Amino acid sequence: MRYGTNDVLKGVDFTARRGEVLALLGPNGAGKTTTIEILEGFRMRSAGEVSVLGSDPALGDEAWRARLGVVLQSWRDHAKWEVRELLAHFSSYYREYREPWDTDELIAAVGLAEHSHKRAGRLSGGQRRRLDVAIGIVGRPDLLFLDEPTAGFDPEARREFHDLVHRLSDENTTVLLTTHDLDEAEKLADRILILAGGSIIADGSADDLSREMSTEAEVKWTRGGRRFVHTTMQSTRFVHDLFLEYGDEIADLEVRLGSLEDTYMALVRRFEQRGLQEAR
Ligand SMILES: Nc1ncnc2c1ncn2[C@@H]1O[C@H](COP(=O)(O)OP(=O)(O)OP(=O)(O)O)[C@@H](O)[C@H]1O
Repeated sequence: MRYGTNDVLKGVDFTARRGEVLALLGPNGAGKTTTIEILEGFRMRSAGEVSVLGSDPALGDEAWRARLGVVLQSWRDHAKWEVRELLAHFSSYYREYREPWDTDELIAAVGLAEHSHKRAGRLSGGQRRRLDVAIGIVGRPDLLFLDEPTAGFDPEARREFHDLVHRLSDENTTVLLTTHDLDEAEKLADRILILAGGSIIADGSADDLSREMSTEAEVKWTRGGRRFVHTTMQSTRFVHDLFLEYGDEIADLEVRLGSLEDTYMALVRRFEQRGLQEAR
């Protein structure tokens, strides 16, 4: 994808499977929003091939669009509408194409039951975000795009939102989300895509990527009432040797692979170092 003379996307190649939750991660300016806007049909690409739900997004018609759900970074419009009225109105758009959510069920699912008669402009930031999510899923989309979905959510709202995404994915909705919250990506995503310098530099589950980057694992255990912690690149061998030596004396064993944040930082740093070497 080129803006003027600037190639911002040049190696973006991936396929999402039905019902999969994908997290698109990457530094500021990496091209995440541009990628998502091309997939949504909001931005025309300058080159390359794209197919979303069997159609080229540049040619998608109303019936195709009704199968997508979109939650943009921040919406502030419709301030004068009441929550329930607004969602009932949006749901009426979809009826021609598919069976939308029941409005009250949707309001309950996003945790807005107590605010259903409030005007959108009177909601707090987090409540407004819940409404954005409700608007995005009202038509029971086959494919849902979520751009920084939980920005402004309190921990409880975040947890409820995560449950909702799992529920949607169980019902076979495919979800593509962007987030800078790596803990959220690790909890939600079946697959992580990392975009840097306009290309996908990593594609796999959080565990796959962690193994690929061989980040250190942390092994914790107790023996004779004492707590031990050891970091190692070879956790399986370490645990094997530990049991050979101490057997049943080992209790409370925990092995924690490197977090997605560790892996992400290692991958992005490796990518930046290669860029520097090539520039020399
Ligand atoms: N309309 C535009 N015209 C020209 N350049 C643009 C335009 N929109 C984005 N860009 C450039 O394209 C690159 C990718 O931007 P994009 O918004 O897709 O990144 P992003 O990964 O979503 O970033 P962030 O994490 O900061 O939201 C950036 O270098 C940006 O400056």
